[in-house]
Amino acid sequence: MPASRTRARVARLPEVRRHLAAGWFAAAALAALTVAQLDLLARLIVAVIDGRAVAGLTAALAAATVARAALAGCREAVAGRTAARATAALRHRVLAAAQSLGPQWVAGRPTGELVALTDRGIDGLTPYLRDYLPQLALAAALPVAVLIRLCWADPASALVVAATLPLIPLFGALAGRQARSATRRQWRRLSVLSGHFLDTVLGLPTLRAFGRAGTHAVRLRTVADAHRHATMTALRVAFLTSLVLELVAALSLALLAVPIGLRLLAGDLDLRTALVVLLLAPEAYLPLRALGARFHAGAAGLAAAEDAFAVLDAAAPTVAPDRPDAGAAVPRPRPASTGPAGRPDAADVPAPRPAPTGRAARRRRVLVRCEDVTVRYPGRDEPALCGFDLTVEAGDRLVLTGPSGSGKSTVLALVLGFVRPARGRVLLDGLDLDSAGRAELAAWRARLGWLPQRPRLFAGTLAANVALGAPDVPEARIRRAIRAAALDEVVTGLPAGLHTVLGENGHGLSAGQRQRVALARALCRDAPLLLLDEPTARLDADTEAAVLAAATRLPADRTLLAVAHRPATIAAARPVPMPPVAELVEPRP
Ligand SMILES: Nc1ncnc2c1ncn2[C@@H]1O[C@H](COP(=O)(O)OP(=O)(O)OP(=O)(O)O)[C@@H](O)[C@H]1O
Repeated sequence: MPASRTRARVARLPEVRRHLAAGWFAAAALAALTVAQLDLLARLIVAVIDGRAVAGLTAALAAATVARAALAGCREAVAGRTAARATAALRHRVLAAAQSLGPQWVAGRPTGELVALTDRGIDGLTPYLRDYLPQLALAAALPVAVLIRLCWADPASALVVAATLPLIPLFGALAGRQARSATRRQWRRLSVLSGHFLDTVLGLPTLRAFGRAGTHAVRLRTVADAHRHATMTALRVAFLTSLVLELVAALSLALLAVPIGLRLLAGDLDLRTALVVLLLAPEAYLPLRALGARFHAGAAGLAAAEDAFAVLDAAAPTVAPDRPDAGAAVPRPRPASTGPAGRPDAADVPAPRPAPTGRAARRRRVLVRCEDVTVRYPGRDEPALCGFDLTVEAGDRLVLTGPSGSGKSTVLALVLGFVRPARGRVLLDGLDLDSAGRAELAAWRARLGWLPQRPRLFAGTLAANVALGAPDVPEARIRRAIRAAALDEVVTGLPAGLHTVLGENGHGLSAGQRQRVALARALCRDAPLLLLDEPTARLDADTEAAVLAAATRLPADRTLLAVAHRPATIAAARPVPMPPVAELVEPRP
């Protein structure tokens, strides 16, 4: 994305746009006050030298100084608040976009990159919004105000300023190109370093067990060195740019001051005009020089903003399905006859259809239908699923079986709306996944309970982990889910029972216990459709039997779609064999 487009998109952020006009107005007022203040100062000096009364001029100068300082202070405070709001909102939007793109997309990105982006990356936008943008307005307004005043006081000096002033943005733009690529490189290196660091910390037990911690530390040092090198290059470019801009400004001022002195000595210029020119001219160069310095402070934030917008763009197709999906799987073009063209608003989200009654109830409701579905993951030649058909009716107890890699988890990802079919059709209680908008998918997911293959627990109490962010879930329901997940004995043995605080990712529990906490979480949702990916994979035979017994006691209106390899689990439901991996080759047209 070109830098100008990134800047335009940052300026269009609602939190920034709202204050942009006020910022320009404040800059214009500040420019007028600066000119008035220095003009008054020149007049005051001349009046003191001439021995005239200065009370009125002193009061006016004091008033202009106070007004300028107050306005500058307010402008800074507003810019700071705008920057804080805009970065918080952008971070929120990026996280929401990542959430809507789903775990497949997040898992497909380098570890730590999203963390670096939403943490330090977006924070880097603060100097751009708080310092650079207000300075840009001042750099446009103040030189114009100074030039107007100089034209009136001494046209010859105004001409020198007008001729030398453009040199600063010109040199700034030339150096800016270098600076941009240097800061972009620095940001890339930081992302890679964050990813490597997180990966190393998470994998430390494995690395130590294999005696490879030292090798990994060397790799980490190499990546850190690359980041240090990129940072030093960016700083060098910033320093040189400032030096060049300072030199240009100093030479321009010398070009202006020397003739002023000579004309003053020759008696061609009065003292007041000379003072006005000498006091005002530096003010024309100053904001442009400061702009150059602040450009560097904000450039890193702009590089991160580019990545943030890329995430938002990738999420856009899940909202507007008529655009190609940059996320998990490639959607097929929607035929003209299917689905609404537009994205439904939250208000348009269809309420869950009422359960059919009487004869209709006997024809069981189809919750999920996959028709000739093919799924492809980006960067993979072979499809993960090919020509797959499945019908799940309300009350069904199905278990997907098949060899590793045959696409069982992909079927669950389809039902969750995390991936979209490249070919074929997926109907989720009548909702065509291909044309489903974000709000419709959220409404559908609210009816699902999901146990992923590698569940994630959070730091907090066991009860909070089971209820997962819903503080109003009654404790009785949590206890019921814990019993159904065969976890009640474990809970009794914990120091504070249900309210025992767990560490990050369930630290303090065994792998099988974590699995059961996640199963209890899925069961606690009271969702009509349960998706369980290998619910008994890490359990001993007795615990597996207890979990399966609980599954068979599920109310008849709850539907179960599970994935399993273990014979006992497969035997507890109706098996749906997946096509063998060797058959996952699309027929040639
Ligand atoms: N995010 C992804 N990106 C690329 N390829 C993927 C991704 N997820 C799965 N695959 C590939 O898709 C195919 C099906 O994977 P899937 O996880 O659905 O299989 P599975 O039957 O659930 O396997 P297992 O029983 O081992 O869990 C595999 O070849 C896998 O390598």
